Amino acid sequence: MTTEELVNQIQLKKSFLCIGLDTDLDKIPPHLLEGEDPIFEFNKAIIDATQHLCVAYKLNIAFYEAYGLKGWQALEKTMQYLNSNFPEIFTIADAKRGDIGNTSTRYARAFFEELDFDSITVAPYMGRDSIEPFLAFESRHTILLALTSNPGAFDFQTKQAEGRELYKSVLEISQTYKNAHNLMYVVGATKAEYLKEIRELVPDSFLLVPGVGAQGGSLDEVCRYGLNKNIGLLVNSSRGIIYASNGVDFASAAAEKAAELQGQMALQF
Ligand SMILES: O=C(O)c1cc(=O)[nH]c(=O)n1[C@@H]1O[C@H](COP(=O)(O)O)[C@@H](O)[C@H]1O
Repeated sequence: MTTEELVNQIQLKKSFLCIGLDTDLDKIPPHLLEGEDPIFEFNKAIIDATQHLCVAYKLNIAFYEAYGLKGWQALEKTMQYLNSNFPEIFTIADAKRGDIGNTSTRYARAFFEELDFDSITVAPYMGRDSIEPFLAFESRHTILLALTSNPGAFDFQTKQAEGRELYKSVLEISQTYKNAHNLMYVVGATKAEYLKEIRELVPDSFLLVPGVGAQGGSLDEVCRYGLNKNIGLLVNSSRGIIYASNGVDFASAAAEKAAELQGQMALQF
């Protein structure tokens, strides 16, 4: 999907909500466990109930890999369901990959070609040659971890290196990479106060902002500093939406939570 198509969807739906499908068999409604493929059935029900309220789904790959072959099959099935029924929705493989060049190319092929995701999260630590193989795929997006939502973000990301914080080097240096127009960045909602400075460095880039809901980030604060002229944000909530109930009403309860966030987002248009 092109950035322009994503921007159009955001305007059309008055939403920049991303729903995280972090599907955990210990948390989904017990009645689903009796079926053939509980992970896919859960995802399908959540997607059907919420797709009109969001512009993106983020599938955290760890939650699928944890179940081995069955998990991977449920991941594939979810992607096929999304791409055949809702091709206008942006998909994110939250895989946090990155390796030397030829290995990154294989990761890129796995997630962009084989699974047909629109984007992937990538760790920037290994530098240019680990990122450019992902950027070579046009109309696909590489979402670099810049300033993450977790407490450990302060171990390295905010430390001074060559006179500036490391996350600022990530933002500035990555903009010099080949095909940098295919870059987006992760900034945690719990770090909303940093967004003003981040916007000065990357005014036009899309930011994926996880951490609203279960991690306590505030949508209002994210909007105050993070919005740009195209909106420029994908705000993710996973547990706060998909586990709103673990009864038979789980999908409608998730839709209610998603509608709350979308309602707040609509005020920004
Ligand atoms: O890359 C991510 O998506 C990510 C980056 C980050 O800084 N913090 C963060 O929480 N995430 C992911 O975003 C999701 C947050 O989930 P909830 O806290 O349940 O809304 C999880 O899939 C995390 O792995």
